Amino acid sequence: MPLVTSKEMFKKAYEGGYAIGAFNVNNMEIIQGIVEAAKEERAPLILQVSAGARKYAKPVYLKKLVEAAAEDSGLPIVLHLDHGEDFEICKACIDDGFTSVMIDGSRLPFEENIALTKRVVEYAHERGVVVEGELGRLAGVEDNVKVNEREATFTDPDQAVEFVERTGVDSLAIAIGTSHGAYKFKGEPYLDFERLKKITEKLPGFPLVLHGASSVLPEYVEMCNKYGGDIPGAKGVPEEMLRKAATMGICKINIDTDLRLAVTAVLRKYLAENPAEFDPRKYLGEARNAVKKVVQHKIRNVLGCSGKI
Ligand SMILES: O=C(CO)COP(=O)(O)O
Ligand SMILES: O=C[C@H](O)COP(=O)(O)O
Ligand SMILES: [Zn+2]
Ligand SMILES: [Zn+2]
Repeated sequence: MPLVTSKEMFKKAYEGGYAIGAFNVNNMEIIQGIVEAAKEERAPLILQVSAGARKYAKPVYLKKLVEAAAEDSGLPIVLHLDHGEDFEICKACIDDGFTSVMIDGSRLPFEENIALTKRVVEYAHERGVVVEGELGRLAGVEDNVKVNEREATFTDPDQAVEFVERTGVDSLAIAIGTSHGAYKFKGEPYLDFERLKKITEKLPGFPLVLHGASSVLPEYVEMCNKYGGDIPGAKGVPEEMLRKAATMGICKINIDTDLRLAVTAVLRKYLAENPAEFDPRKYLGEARNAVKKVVQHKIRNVLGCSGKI
């Protein structure tokens, strides 16, 4: 099956109250693990590539691997650029055959974010590619974060409406308390669902995106630490919060850290328990299985997109 855009996926997800998983990919084993899970679950899928991933693997390798995944699995797969920081990288990916790009102008003043996003939307839409924008800044929320700090970084619902109208974006990443990486909360996890509700009410039917949505699964944190790792105090977004968000207009949930942790944990364990082994297919095969297990769990128990193709 050729690569698809997320347009239909998001429409169905919005109506069905579930979310599509957007998983970051960097190499063959990660791609295969994700795709095997999605195939068994009959789930629509977004594979996303960051600038760092393009640098690590070279753009052409990732592109061909994702194409191979679509061909081999027969699944509807979106190839998406994650956190494109300027027009040039978005253009390069569009010209390369990506079906979706993110232009992340969230660091810029509002008007500049609008101008940059609009420019990418114009270029993308002329070529049948969809665009995700971002408004609001992702940051860790600590227990004692002050309300005015929250106001300064979280997405403002009225601005979100203006942003969507003036840029013509197809989806919007919002900030409601998640953050990237393995240390998301110092105290109790908190997401601003009231804000999400307001945004959804003001933009009915419009697909929203949640970045920084790994749960930092304790099973893998513990495995890492048991076999020589050092990641104390890692904490993610509780899965029930993600399930709730998926029923409130969040159509795309971004997951990278959970896959990184699973890969690292099983590699540490395998190498510790098999000191004589030096065939990369053995330990990378373990890593691939771990990715598959995590993604299957997410699709079935968190995102709700199992059987949705
Ligand atoms: O948002 C992400 C990629 O854009 C990934 O977030 P995590 O670090 O929570 O996996
Ligand atoms: O949001 C960021 C993703 O987790 C990708 O991270 P990266 O830039 O290290 O590839
Ligand atoms: Zn951002
Ligand atoms: Zn992100």
